[in-house]
Amino acid sequence: MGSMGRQTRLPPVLDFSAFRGEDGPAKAEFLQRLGQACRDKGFFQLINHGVEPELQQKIFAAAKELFDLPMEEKLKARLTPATKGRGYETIGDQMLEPGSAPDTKEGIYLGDDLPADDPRVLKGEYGCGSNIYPACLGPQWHATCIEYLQTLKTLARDVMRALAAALAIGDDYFDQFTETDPVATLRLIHYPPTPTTSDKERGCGAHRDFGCITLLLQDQVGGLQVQDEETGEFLDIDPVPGAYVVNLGNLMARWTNHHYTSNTHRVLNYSPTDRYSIPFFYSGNANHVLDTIPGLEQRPQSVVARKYGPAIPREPYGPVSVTDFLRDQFVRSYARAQEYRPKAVEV
Ligand SMILES: O=C(O)CCC(=O)C(=O)O
Ligand SMILES: [Fe+2]
Repeated sequence: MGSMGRQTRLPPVLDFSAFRGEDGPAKAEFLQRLGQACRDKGFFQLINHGVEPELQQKIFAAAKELFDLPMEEKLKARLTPATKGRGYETIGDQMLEPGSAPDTKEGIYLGDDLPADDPRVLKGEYGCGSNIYPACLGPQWHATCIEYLQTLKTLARDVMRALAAALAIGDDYFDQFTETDPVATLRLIHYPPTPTTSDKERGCGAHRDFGCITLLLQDQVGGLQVQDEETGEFLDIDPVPGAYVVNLGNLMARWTNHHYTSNTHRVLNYSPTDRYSIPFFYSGNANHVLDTIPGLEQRPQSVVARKYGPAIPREPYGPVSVTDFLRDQFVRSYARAQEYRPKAVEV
C-alpha cells in the first residue's frame, strides 16, 4: 500500500457540530463517516464537541496537582478491592497487555459519589462506590473532577445518539442504557517517559477498552497508537488540540454483534517529557442486561484479530449484565500485573 493507503487508514477527525446542526447534507456526511470509522477501527477524533477549553485546562491542572504530590499522600488513596474500582494506582499496578511488562503509568479512577446505602453499592456493582483521593487536595479539586465528569456524561450521551443514528436504529436507541444513572468513570493518568531500553515496557500496554465508549483527552506530547487490524501496524494518533479521541470498547462491539468494532491501542511515551491524559469511560446502567441488537450484520474478524485471538469470544452470547461484563475484564488486567510482580495491588 502506498502513502495514500496509509492516509486513509488513519482514523478520521469528525466535526460534531455537523451532527448537532441543522444542515441536512452535512449531518448525513458526518453519519456516513462516523459509521465507517466505527466499522473500520472503532476509533475517531471529535472536534467542535462543545466542551469548553477552560474546563479541559482545569482538569489537566487537577491531574498535575495530584501526581505532583508526595507518593506517601497518593498511596493513602490507593485502589484496593475494598475501594470498588476507585482510587490511586501506582506505576506497575496494571498490565493491560499480556506478555508485556506492567504499565509504567500512574492514575486515579473517579466517578459519581454514591451513598453507602445505594442498592448498587450494596450489591458491589462494578464502578459504583465513593471517591477516594488524597485529602490534602481539598473539596475544590474534587468539585473540578465532578464538573468535568458531568459535562462528559452529556457529551457521551450525545455521541451515543450519533452512533445510533449512524446504525439507523433510531437516535434514542441507546437511551435505555444511559438515562438512569449510567456508570461513568473518569481516569486521570500520568506517563513518565517510557524506558526505551526494553521492548516489553509500555506506558500503557496494547488493549481494547472494556466498556461502551471512551472519550479521551490527551495533551500535546503524543504516544497514543491504534492498531490497524488488517496489518497489525500501530498508527500514531497525533494530538489535535482540544479534541476527544473516541474509542469503542468491547461492550459496544458485543452489543452491536461486532458490526461496530472495538480497537487495540497503546501508549509509548518515548518523548523526554511527562504525558498526561484523561480518559472518560462510559458504560451505561450497571444492571442493564446486554443482548445483541437485532438486525445488525456481524462483520468478519480481521486477520490480526484471528492471529492474536479475539478480545472477547464471539459466540455463544448469553445475556450478561454490564457490571459483570466489565468487572471481569478489569480484574484480569490487575491480576496479570500481580502475577508478574507479586507486590502489585490486589483488585
Ligand atoms: O492515555 C491514553 O492515551 C490511553 C489510555 C487508555 O487507553 C485507557 O486508559 O484505557
Ligand atoms: Fe484504553
